[in-house]
Amino acid sequence: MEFIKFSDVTRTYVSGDSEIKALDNVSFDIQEGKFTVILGPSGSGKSTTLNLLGGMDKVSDGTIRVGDKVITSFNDEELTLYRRNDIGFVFQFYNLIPNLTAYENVDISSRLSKSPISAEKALEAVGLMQRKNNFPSQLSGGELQRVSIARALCKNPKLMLCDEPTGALDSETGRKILTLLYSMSKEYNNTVIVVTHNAAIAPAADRVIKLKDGKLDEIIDNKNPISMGKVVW
Ligand SMILES: Nc1ncnc2c1ncn2[C@@H]1O[C@H](COP(=O)(O)OP(=O)(O)OP(=O)(O)O)[C@@H](O)[C@H]1O
Repeated sequence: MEFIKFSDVTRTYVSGDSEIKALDNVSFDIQEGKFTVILGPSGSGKSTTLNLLGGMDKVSDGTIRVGDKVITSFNDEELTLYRRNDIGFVFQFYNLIPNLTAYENVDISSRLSKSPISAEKALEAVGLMQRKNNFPSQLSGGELQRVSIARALCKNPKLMLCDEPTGALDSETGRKILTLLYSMSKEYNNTVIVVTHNAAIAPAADRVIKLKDGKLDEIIDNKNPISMGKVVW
């Protein structure tokens, strides 16, 4: 069975007299443990899709099921618990707390969640145990993103949502981060969703969901995705 079912989802924003359909009747599904890319140009509805999946925004119409949870029927309190326990978030600009060490940034997240893995284990998984006592200002962009992936991973989430995770990185570091996220989806059976406008990543994903002007444009399944290390951009 599919892990995510996004059914006939519309999200309309009202600003002044005008209405913007950020998503217009979009449906797709995603299997468990798959690495999926949501691809599209600026304004196509990618972040809106991710925000809805992460319980940070609510649909105007349609339903979203994640695992056995129909999150579109959740109240605010249920959504808070869902965000806290079920989802690992990775953002373009890391959002680490500057006066906490790498270890403390991860540990604080693991303390908030219901069935965490230890901060040590998560930092080990991203290859950063030797930098655990460094503060964010002492780490490179790639290392900061590794810490933020460890912070997401320590929650032991079934779903990892990544918004332009390589957007602030050079291509070599970006490839390493994508390789890490891809291998995590296989090792931990996490479903990983990466939002990007970078089409070069698409051949390395298991599934690509293309959006255009708020509508579903195309779904591509790669039977044999290329290795993330081979992505060129
Ligand atoms: N809170 C909001 N209020 C009003 N309009 C919004 C809001 N959020 C998004 N939109 C509009 O909805 C459309 C889709 O936005 P969205 O951020 O999902 O696109 P995107 O594909 O992620 O773009 P980008 O790659 O530039 O981040 C855009 O026209 C945007 O201006």
